[in-house]
Amino acid sequence: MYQDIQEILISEEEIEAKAAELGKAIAIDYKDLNPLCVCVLKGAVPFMADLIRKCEIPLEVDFMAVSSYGNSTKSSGVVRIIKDLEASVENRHVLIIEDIIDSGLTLSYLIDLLKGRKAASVKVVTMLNKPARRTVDLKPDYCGFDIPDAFVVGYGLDYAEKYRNLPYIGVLKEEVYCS
Ligand SMILES: O=P(O)(O)OC[C@H]1O[C@H](OP(=O)(O)OP(=O)(O)O)[C@H](O)[C@@H]1O
Ligand code: HPA
Ligand SMILES: [Mg+2]
Repeated sequence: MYQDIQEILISEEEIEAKAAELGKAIAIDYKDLNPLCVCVLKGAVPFMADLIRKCEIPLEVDFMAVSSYGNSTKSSGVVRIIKDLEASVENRHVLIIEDIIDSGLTLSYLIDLLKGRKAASVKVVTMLNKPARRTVDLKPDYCGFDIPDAFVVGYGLDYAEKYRNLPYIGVLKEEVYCS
């Protein structure tokens, strides 16, 4: 697993500090709003777990599973819902938790869906943002790191379901997916 990583982009320590910083900022903005935090499975699981423990206000958590990458490093362009929310979002302040915004297709689909279900507000927190690959106009409300145009893995991010358990975020060697 480790030998497939070309370079570590963001260390475990940097991730930990950033999750704490974002959690504290969200706690200030969402004080008294009892936000519904929507974790986008599977990639956002480690980030959600770190973030909510640094966000010391009443909040609720729910999960949605969507997929558009499959076993590829490029989006299929089609966002599939694999698991829907259990909670109703009507009149709730929804905070979508993502690991990465790349093309932006997943999030623009989710934001439209949740607004259509009459959420009071819909905002986004992402650990990573890859603006160079954007195909839709979308900016996160809270963002950990802007990253260059490279396929990254670790801290929840996968290639063909592997590498999600790396504690850091690293660039995957091209030879791993170009062979
Ligand atoms: O901005 P986009 O180009 O839409 O890419 C971002 C999305 O892609 C990844 O999910 P993926 O579909 O790979 O599912 P996974 O979280 O289960 O890996 C990632 O976790 C984001 O949800
Ligand atoms: O760079 C990435 N790595 C892993 N999964 C992803 N999904 C969108 N972009 C990426
Ligand atoms: Mg994936």
